[in-house]
Amino acid sequence: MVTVENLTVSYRQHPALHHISGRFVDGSLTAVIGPNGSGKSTLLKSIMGLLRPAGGRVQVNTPRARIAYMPQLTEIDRTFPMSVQDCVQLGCWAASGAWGGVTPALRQRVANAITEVGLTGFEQRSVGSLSSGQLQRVLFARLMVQDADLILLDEPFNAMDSRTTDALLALVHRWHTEGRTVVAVLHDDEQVRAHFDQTLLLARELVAWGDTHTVLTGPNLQRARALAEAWDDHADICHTDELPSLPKREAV
Ligand SMILES: Nc1ncnc2c1ncn2[C@@H]1O[C@H](COP(=O)(O)OP(=O)(O)OP(=O)(O)O)[C@@H](O)[C@H]1O
Repeated sequence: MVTVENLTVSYRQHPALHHISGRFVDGSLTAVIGPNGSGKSTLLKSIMGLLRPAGGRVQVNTPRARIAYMPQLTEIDRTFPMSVQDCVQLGCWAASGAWGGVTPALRQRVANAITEVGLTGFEQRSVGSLSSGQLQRVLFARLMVQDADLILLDEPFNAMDSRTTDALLALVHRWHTEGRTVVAVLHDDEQVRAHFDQTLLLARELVAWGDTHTVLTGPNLQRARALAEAWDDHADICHTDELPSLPKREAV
C-alpha cells in the first residue's frame, strides 16, 4: 500500500504537487494522467523517495528492494557504456546482492526476459546504440527480472510502436493478475480507459482519484485543462509553503 497524505512537493518553492491525498491499494492498477507539467513524474519520484516533500508525506509499505521504477526515457543516461545483457541483469540486484554472483537460474531469467521483449540477438549491443523503443524494451526486461511488488512506470510506452505497446500492455496485465501494484504515468485517455481500472487525474492538485470511468469524465478533464491554463511558472515564490524539516517518506 502507498499512502499519500496531504503531499506538497515544490521546486524552488513553486509547488508541483499541492496537498495531494489518497492511496494506491495493494494489487491495484492505476494510471496517472494530467496535462504537461501537472506533477505526474514528481508524484512517482516522491513515492520513490527521490524528492523531499515540502509538506505532508508518502508512506510506502513495500521494502525498497521490492520497488521497481522506470523513469522517463529522457532522464536516462544513454552514454553509460553497458551492454543490453548487463543492463537487464541489473534487475537481479535485489536477488543477487551488490557483490553476489548471478546464478544460472538468474542468468536464465535475464535471457527469458530479453526474449520476451523481442531483443534476442541484441544481448551484447551497447544500450547507447539502441533506438528509443528498443531501449524502452530493455527497461521492461529489467523490470521483469526485478520481480518487484510495486512497479512505477513513467510514460512507459512513449517510444513504442503499437505492436510492442500491445505486447507490453499484456505484460502489465500479467503483473496485475500476479497481485503486483502497478502505477503508470500515461497520456492516452483511450489506452487508460481500455486497460487501467483506477485513475488518478492530476493538475498539480488532485482533480479526481478512483475508478477510471468515474474519473475520466468530461467535467473532470475540463477542470484539469482549466487549472493547467491558470498556471504561471514565473509567479513569485510561494512564501506560504512549509520548508522541509523532517524526512517524510517511510518505507517499512
Ligand atoms: N528539477 C526541476 N526543477 C524545477 N522545476 C521542475 C523540476 N522538475 C519538474 N519541475 C516543474 O514541476 C512541474 C511538474 O513537473 P512534472 O515533470 O512532475 O510534470 P509531468 O506532469 O510529469 O509533466 P509531463 O507530462 O510534461 O511529463 C513542471 O512545471 C516542471 O517544470
